[in-house]
Amino acid sequence: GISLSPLIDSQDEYQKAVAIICGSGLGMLADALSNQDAFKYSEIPGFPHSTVQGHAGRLVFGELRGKTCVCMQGRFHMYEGHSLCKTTFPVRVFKLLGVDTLIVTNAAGSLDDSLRPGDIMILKDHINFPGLCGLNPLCGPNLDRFGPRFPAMSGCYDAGLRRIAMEIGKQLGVAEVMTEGVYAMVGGPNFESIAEARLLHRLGVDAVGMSTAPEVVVATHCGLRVFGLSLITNKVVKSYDDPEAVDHEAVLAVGRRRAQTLQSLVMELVARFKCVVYFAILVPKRDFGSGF
Ligand SMILES: O=P(O)(O)O[C@@H]1C[C@H](O)[C@@H](CO)O1
Ligand SMILES: Nc1nc2[nH]cnc2c(=O)[nH]1
Repeated sequence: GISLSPLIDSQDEYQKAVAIICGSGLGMLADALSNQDAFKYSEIPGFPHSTVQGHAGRLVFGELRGKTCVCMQGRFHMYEGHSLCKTTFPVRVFKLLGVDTLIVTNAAGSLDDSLRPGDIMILKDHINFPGLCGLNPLCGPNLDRFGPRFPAMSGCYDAGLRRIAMEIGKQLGVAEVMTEGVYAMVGGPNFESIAEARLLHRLGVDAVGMSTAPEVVVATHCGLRVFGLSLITNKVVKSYDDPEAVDHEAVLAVGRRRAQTLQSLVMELVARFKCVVYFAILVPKRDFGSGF
């Protein structure tokens, strides 16, 4: 098999690749990749395991519109019991593989009444609630090889990619279900109480979920360009008179309903990336060398 170490030692000689992290029920984004080669997380030394329904637990390599792409079919969440270092470990692996752009996706509940299930929210910014309280994957000794001790987070969601995504939305005829907004990460795994929902709403949160922000923090720290989107899967209940209650199956069902649109959006976005192509990334064949 091919060892990954040549990629790590001389990544500048290789094509810059794109990484995609699929949110709950959004693993079908990997289906868009051609020339696929997939690895179960359980086969990859050092990788955590996926335990959540709707997260297949596979790392899929392939091509998307001629660009080299690696896709996480399933992410890791803090509430699964993983440390934040573990949940964000793949982001640093991507950096070492020569990835320069990270696309993060998630399923989220809306706090703003104008955002309905099935809508797509482009992340303009986030509130990292665990991070504000010191639960941050960058805590501990700084690894200078990846980035600075005190990274800026203003502008962590690339403005150019956000603009292009909205343009693509218009071309695909889905602009009316697309908007920009602020995502908040809470720890989970329970969904919000009504008082919590009201608090988040008053704080200016548009959509809430249980992931993404730590990945974006680590990606920004190591200089990756980031694009994020939330698929709005449910309304967060904000009234004591509302009998509705969200459940994970309903979250996954909205993902299935929007699969085609999300695939088209991500494919068109990647098609517009400016990548200098030297060589295709070497897809490792079940031998991860000693670097991992
Ligand atoms: O991985 P994401 O953030 O898309 O998953 C969301 C948050 C919970 O893991 C799950 C709740 O249904 O969906
Ligand atoms: N915290 C949270 N995460 C979600 N993921 C999908 N929907 C929701 C929600 O309503 N709240």
